[in-house]
This record gives sequence, C-alpha cells and structure tokens, in this order.
Amino acid sequence: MASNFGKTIQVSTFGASHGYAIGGIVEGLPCGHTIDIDELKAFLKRRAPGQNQLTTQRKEADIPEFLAGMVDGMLSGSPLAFMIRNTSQHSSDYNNLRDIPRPSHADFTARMRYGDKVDMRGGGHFSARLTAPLCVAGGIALQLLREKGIEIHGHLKQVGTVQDAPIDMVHPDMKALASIATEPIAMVDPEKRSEVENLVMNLKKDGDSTGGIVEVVATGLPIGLGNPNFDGIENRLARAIFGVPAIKGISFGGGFDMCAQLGSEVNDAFTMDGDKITTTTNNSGGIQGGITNGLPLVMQVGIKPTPSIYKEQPSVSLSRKEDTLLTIQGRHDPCVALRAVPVIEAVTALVILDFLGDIDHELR
Ligand SMILES: Cc1cc2nc3c(=O)[nH]c(=O)nc-3n(C[C@H](O)[C@H](O)[C@H](O)COP(=O)(O)O)c2cc1C
Ligand SMILES: C=C(O[C@@H]1CC(C(=O)O)=C[C@@H](OP(=O)(O)O)[C@H]1O)C(=O)O
Repeated sequence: MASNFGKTIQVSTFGASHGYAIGGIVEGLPCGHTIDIDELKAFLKRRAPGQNQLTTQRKEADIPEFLAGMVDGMLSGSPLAFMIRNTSQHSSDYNNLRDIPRPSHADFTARMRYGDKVDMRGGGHFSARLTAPLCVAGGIALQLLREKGIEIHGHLKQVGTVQDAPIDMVHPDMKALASIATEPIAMVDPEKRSEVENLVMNLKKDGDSTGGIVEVVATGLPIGLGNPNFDGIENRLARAIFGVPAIKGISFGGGFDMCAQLGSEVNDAFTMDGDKITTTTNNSGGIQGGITNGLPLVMQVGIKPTPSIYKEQPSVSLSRKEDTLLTIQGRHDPCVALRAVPVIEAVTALVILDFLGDIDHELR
C-alpha cells in the first residue's frame, strides 16, 4: 500500500486504526519556522474522536510526538516525522467482519486486493483515523500559509438535507467562518446548527447515518499558481482530497449547479477594482485553466453517509459464499462530515503550500 502525495511538499502517512501508532512524514518544509504547538493541538482537537455526543465515542487524545525535523518547536528543514499512539482500540468489535464485510466500507475490497491477512480492525489503514496525521501536517501548513497572508476556512454547507447560509464567493466573510471552527457543527447559521444536532441525535438513536458537503474557502492566493491540463490546482486538490475516506465528489465555485445554467448567467465578468483586475462573480471558484485567478478558491467536497450503521444489513459470508445478515458493533460517527471540516482544510493547505513550492524557492 502506498499513502503519499505532493511534489515540493511530500506527505506520507502510516499506521492503522488498531495498531500501535499512526503518523506521518513531511518532506520539503521550510527551515527555521517556529510552530505554535498549542494552536496545532487546538486544530487537532477539532477532528479528534469522542469530543461530544455527535461523534464516535472512541476517545483519543491525538497528541503528536515529533521524532525528527523539529527542534524546540522550530522546523529544522529535514524531513518532519511524527507519530500519534493509539490508546483506545476495541478490536474484538471487528471479529465478525473478517468473514462478513460491512456494506460500503473497505472490508471487502481490501481483502480482495491484499488477501485475508490484511489488518482491517477498525478499518485498518483505510480508517479515518489516518486523517489525524493529515491534520498534523496540514495544521503546520496552515500556520506557514498564514504568514504569507493565505487563510483557509471551511464550513458544513449541508448535512443531510439541512443547508447552511450560502457564502459570498467574491467577498467571503472569513472571520465568520473562522469563528465557527470550534462549533461541534461548523455551520454559520445557528438555527441550522440546532436542526443538524436534532437530525444527528435522531440518526444515532435509530442506528443510521447521513452524509454532507464540506465547503472550503482559501483567500490571499497569488494570481498564477498552478498549471494547465493534468497538474492544475483542481487536479492536485482532487488527488489529495480523495485520499480522505468517505469522499465521493468535489466541485469548485458554482459546481454542478452551473451545468444546467447559461454561459450568460455564470460567466465571471472581468472588471477593474482600482488598478486590480478582478471578476464580479466567482463561479470559477478562483481557478481558470488549472491556475488561480486571484479570487477566493472555493471548493465543495461531497461526503457519503457513514457506512458502519447499527441497523441489520444484508451482506455475504465470504467463507460460506452465501447471503447473510450483518449486525455491527463498535463506535461510529453518525455523520462523518461533522469531523471532516478540519481535515479538508488541512489537505487544502498542504496542496496550496505544495504549489507555492513550485514558484517560491524561499520556501525550500
Ligand atoms: C472524519 C471521518 C470519520 C469517519 N468515521 C467513520 C466511522 O466512525 N465509521 C465508519 O464506518 N466510517 C467512518 N468514516 C468513513 C470510512 O473510513 C470510509 O467510508 C471507509 O474507509 C471506506 O472508504 P470510502 O468511503 O472512501 O470508499 C469516516 C470518515 C471520515 C472522513
Ligand atoms: C478513531 C477514529 O475514527 C474511527 C474511524 C472509523 C473508520 O472506519 O473510518 C471507525 C471507528 O473506529 P473504531 O471502531 O476503532 O472506534 C472510528 O472511531 C478517528 O477518527 O480518530
């Protein structure tokens, strides 16, 4: 199995949900930057499991131990290596899944690909537990980008059928987005937050799950970052973001809604703002031809419902080769989108830092 991405900032993650530890290695980070470790810990807490009743009840402190590449909180320029110990594995919850795969989790495909010795306890290396190291690397990238005037914030655009207030894609209110970061439901509209809370608590009672859409906005990007065709901003973002489990789609700016609209309705008209060239709308999501145009980068990420649900479900016995019914155990998120917001922010930050490395040699 390979788990890596990036060109100038190369990230790899290792470990399994029920193994000794998870962790990562990040190469290409600039030497001499001091990382605010308390801020990094606060960022990791936004993703960590077991923080409230709306998430999986597995409790992990998710404190990274830096093994190399950092001296007294300062990046030393050599590859950054870190690990997070696993402390709360309930592996017996997964015993029956060795023979009966969970519908829509990776149990079946992992066994077909790697054989029956593959460690799939807690989802193994496929588990969303692997998004913790992504948040360590991405939390550092967010701090480095902020020094360059680049801000990245996300919100839950939608959970189930409940939609948050729309954001202004030309002049997004980044303060409003930053202020909801620590809400258990990262929506700007407080009424929608309570609607989602009721929805998720009811799903939890019913043993069911739902999906959602995370929308992320990045401001302060220079014009001209990216490449045409196969290595553009959308390409590298998509490659990295599809590395987050449960992601089923990505769109930018006006997204799929534009497909039914007219060019005259959605084209982003150029206009002068003082001596700056800008556009009056931002249906392109800040990207044209794979290259940033100076408008905010706006991206929507579609997340499916949690596959592990407590309702009885049809599956098959792999050994007996017959249909059967499956009831699962374990501690699962009724809606994984709630904890995915910082993960998408983290991956976005790593990809943007990677692109800055293409043009900014001071970064190396
Ligand atoms: C933050 C986060 C938390 C998740 N929590 C769970 C969970 O508790 N139970 C579960 O079955 N899947 C959970 N998932 C999703 C699975 O890991 C994912 O569906 C599975 O690995 C199969 O991958 P795929 O959905 O990309 O095909 C979570 C995903 C994310 C991003
Ligand atoms: C542990 C985390 O989330 C886990 C992600 C996950 C999955 O299938 O992706 C399944 C559950 O694992 P377990 O059964 O071991 O509790 C979640 O708790 C985490 O995000 O840190």
